[in-house]
Amino acid sequence: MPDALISLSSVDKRFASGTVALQSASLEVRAGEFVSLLGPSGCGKSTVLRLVAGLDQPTAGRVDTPAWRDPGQARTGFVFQDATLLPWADVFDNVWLPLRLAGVSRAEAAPRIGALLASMGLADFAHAMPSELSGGMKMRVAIARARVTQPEALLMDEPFAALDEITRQRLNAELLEAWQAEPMAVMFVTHSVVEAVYLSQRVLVMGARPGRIVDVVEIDEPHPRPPGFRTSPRFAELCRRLSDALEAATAA
Ligand SMILES: Nc1ncnc2c1ncn2[C@@H]1O[C@H](COP(=O)(O)OP(=O)(O)OP(=O)(O)O)[C@@H](O)[C@H]1O
Repeated sequence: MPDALISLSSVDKRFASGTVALQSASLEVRAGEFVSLLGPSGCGKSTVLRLVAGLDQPTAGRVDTPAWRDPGQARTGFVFQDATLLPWADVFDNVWLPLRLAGVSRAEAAPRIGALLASMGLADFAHAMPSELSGGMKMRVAIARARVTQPEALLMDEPFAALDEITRQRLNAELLEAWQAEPMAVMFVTHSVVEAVYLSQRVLVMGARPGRIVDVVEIDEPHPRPPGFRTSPRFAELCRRLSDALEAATAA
């Protein structure tokens, strides 16, 4: 892939405990592409994201990502399953944090934060404290914080797994709107076949022991995806195809 933004080539990751989390894992993600990582528990999905984010080193192989190429720049945003907001800071200050760490003053950051909060339905909550927010609202704030630096790559590790189904579907749709408004590559870890099909352009299916990419399923439906997409026969067919790939990966 000549225009890959993110690439892992024959990457091994062995922890000090002796656990081999990844063996010969290779993948590429283009600029602006939406890719999900799907696989059984413990197959190394979070390890892949940590390597891409530059939070961990491979034992062997090559990792080439914005975080490795340009460690000083906030070119990568990260969202975890837990929103991990600062409990003593309001929504505005939580979203400001990455810019503040980059030396951007509150006044300089205000237009960007205001626009981001407005686009994510958070305009009236700028001065709310995290304890006053629902789980879905906290996750919106976490996503706004990850987007505030206009990252080239947004890494998301099961961000919606703890939310109720309706909130999860709403946040799926909002995430696609955000991705279309400000193009960035998204790597999205999920256990949900339905979520992976709804969101992605490609799904990388991982197998465990040792962790590696064993299949790639193209979700060749254009974005924006219409409201009826989730209930369409095409959606059901893609879910079936991805479920089969996941089953084969789990059995491998
Ligand atoms: N810091 C660490 N030290 C030792 N072993 C680790 C460490 N981090 C992860 N592992 C092990 O590496 C393997 C892959 O873990 P990882 O969290 O990447 O998998 P995962 O696919 O994200 O799992 P899940 O879907 O359950 O979140 C697992 O066996 C895990 O126990």
